[in-house]
Amino acid sequence: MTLSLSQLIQIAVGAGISSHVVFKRVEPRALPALGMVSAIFAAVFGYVYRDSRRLLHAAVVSTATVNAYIFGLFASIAAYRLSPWHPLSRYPGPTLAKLSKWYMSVWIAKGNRHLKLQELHRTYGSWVRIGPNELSVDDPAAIRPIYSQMFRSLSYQGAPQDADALITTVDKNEHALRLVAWTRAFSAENIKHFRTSAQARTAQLLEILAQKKGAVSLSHWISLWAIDVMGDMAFSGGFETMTAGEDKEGWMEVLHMGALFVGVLGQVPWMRDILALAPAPGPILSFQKFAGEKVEETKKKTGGILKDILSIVQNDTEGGIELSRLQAHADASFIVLAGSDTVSEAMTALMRYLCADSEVQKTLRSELTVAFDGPIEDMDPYTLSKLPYLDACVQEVLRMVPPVAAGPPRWNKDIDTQVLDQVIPAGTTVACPNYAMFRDPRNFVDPDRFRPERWLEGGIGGPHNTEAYVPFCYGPGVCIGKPVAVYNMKLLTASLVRAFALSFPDDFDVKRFDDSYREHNLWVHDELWVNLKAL
Ligand code: HEM
Repeated sequence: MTLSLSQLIQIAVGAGISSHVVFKRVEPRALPALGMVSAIFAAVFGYVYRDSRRLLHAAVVSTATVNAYIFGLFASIAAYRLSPWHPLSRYPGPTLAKLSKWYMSVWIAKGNRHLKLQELHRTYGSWVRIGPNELSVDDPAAIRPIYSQMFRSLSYQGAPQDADALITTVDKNEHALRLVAWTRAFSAENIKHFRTSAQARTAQLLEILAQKKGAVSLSHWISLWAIDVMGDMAFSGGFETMTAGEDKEGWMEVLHMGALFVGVLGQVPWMRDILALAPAPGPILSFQKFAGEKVEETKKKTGGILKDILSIVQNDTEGGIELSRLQAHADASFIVLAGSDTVSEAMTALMRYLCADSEVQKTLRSELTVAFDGPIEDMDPYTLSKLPYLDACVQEVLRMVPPVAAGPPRWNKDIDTQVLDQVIPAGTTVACPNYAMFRDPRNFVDPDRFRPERWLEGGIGGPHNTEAYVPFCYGPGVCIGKPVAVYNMKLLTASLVRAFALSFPDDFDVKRFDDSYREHNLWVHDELWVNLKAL
């Protein structure tokens, strides 16, 4: 008996619906899906051709059957995702977000995810379904239970890469083993050693800026400073971008492309398989290769083991694991990512607020003048760490412009997770959106204004919920570079404010600058132009 076209199509739709069982709780991976479709095509083609001996006819019938299969599969997936049987059905959210992760990818690509999340929480409440299997939670009380119990989601592996870096390791046990060496790298003694490179680089930046006439792009120079500082800490002197006056090797550009890639593709992991087949599989891989070359080049120059983060992580295997060469290269690229753009973005934003508010700048300068009377390069770290107004400025800028704005996504793989009065079903990705929580008037009074005083004793009156404030994350995966980041920010801020009066040039449009901010996992914006008057 030969099946008719309509019978074949009915069977294909049925098969599509049945194979949805496989794709029920996971985004389909591209290669297995492609393999299945090709197999169906080949089987139908063979079957039809055997009877008809007509190539074109066999091709048309097989194509129609494959389309019917895909239609059945997608219709079934869509119906399930919107149905009351889906484990996340009780959570509200936009219909398109429930249907596909592409919904969020579009906002990430546009650079407005932080604002979209803010809007979604205002509309739907604290628990919002932002993907088929994904929740955003802006309840401060949920942060600790979520981040202590769940670990990184598969989105960290969104782009093709040679090996996992610490931050893209989604296996909690492997991460814990790798962290042993990283924790040693950030011991109090090593942090003291890292400070010397930040101090030397800050002195270099001040010297360069003192020679500039007219307005300078402070964002540009801060970004170069941050790369050079991280180069010293990570590879014992991998970069000289300040001397060159530019990031000649294009680290920042590759880094930003990489972050955008992971941001968008991490939402739809099956795209990664397709990209991996491309001749140029994307910026993360280039970035890792780039970092690898830098590591080998620096090793040759310096003769190997030095007291830098990478050497310690690579060579200290006591209690941890020995890294492969590719893993070390991945970690190298990650150190630059973790440590340079975050600090430079926070610093640029802080300078923007200091330029805009001469009173804040004056108060900060007075505090520094009382604390230090010696040369700028001699500010001792202990005194620097104890200055309340400087600390308040740093905390406030990390609230206003958190470098990790969306909140790091976490996943509970195959176990349900109790969070407050909710049980998050296994296989769910959850994130607490930093930007939305830090700018929520229920957490911080007058949330859209830069008011460092809110962090001082007595505050400014009104909500000040520090439980909602986690710019460095929480739990396994928390930022271990926090002491370095905070010290570097305080050192540069104090140095710039003691050396210069900062103001906007007359033709600088602050609103335009603010409006230019886009968030693609990292912040992107126009340059910050500033007049520096030597004091
Ligand atoms: C203001 C600056 C910084 C902010 C706001 C920040 C924030 C964060 C956040 C939110 C995470 C968690 C990321 C995730 O799970 O997706 C993280 C991880 C990490 N950060 Fe930072 N960071 C900053 C600077 C630095 C610096 C300067 C370093 C290195 C010197 C550093 C090293 C790390 C490392 C190694 C991790 C991964 C920890 C792990 O996987 O266990 N960070 N950071």
